[in-house]
Amino acid sequence: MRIGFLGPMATFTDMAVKHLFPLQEHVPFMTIPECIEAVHFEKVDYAVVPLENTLEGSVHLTVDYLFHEVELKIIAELTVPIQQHLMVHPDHVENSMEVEKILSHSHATAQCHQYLHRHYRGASIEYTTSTAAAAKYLKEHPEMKIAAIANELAADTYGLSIIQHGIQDFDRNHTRFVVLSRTKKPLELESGFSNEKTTLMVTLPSNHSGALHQVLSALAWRKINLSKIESRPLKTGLGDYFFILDIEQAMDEVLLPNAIKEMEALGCGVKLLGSYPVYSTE
Ligand SMILES: O=C(O)C(=O)C[C@]1(C(=O)O)C=C[C@@H](O)C=C1
Repeated sequence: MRIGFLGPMATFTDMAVKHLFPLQEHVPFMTIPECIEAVHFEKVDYAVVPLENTLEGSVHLTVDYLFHEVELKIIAELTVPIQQHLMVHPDHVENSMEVEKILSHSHATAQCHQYLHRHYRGASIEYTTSTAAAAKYLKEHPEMKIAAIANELAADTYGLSIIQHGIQDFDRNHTRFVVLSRTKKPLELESGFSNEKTTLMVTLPSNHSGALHQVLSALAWRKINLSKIESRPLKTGLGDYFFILDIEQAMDEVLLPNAIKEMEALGCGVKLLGSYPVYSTE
């Protein structure tokens, strides 16, 4: 079995893949859309991509691609604790305060905003496709006065020196990764899961006042719990949105199907993104 992931080697996504699929073949892709399309076009069986971070919220590229571009299912979630470190090429450890540029993924950079503001105000920030891509760039450019924000595995893999550990603004930092598949069969690991979730993407009928309230009511009176609701642009015009609903239970025989039928009867479009187990590395 082939598993695509946001590469190169030693991204946080790589760590997630190693945890979920220790024995399978791992295939790195440089961007999230490339990972997602690899499953869609059957180049890989599954893909693992980041979906949400405690400090930065949703990974919009993942959410939007799943809504607008492909018909894939989430078959598992893995929550991973995230520790960001500042690292330089070993030749630059002595003069690390002279760093002119800091490279990393936009989500990782945002997670360390306060640290960068306090200690590296003069340095410019450059975004890379992943944290490990930044680390790899440092290894390939020893002559440049640059630093990267990435994890410990990336420092080891690319021979870099960590000059400051744990620079994220808040300690309780986690990212949710999801496994995407063309079929809806949940991924069952021997380790067992902590709980289950169902994710829906809902569009509201136009000119229907109180439609969102009624969607929430369809869940509320059935005592179905939400762990998240978020809107994203439909990209059809200002004020047009779809909603992502994370529900704290697996698809059942009666309650959830009936809640979905009720939403559809209101004129809503409902896309079931998946009903899946939630795993954790902790
Ligand atoms: O760049 C990486 O290492 C990734 O796996 C991507 C990603 C993300 O998109 O949020 C994953 C976890 C961290 O929150 C930072 C970056």
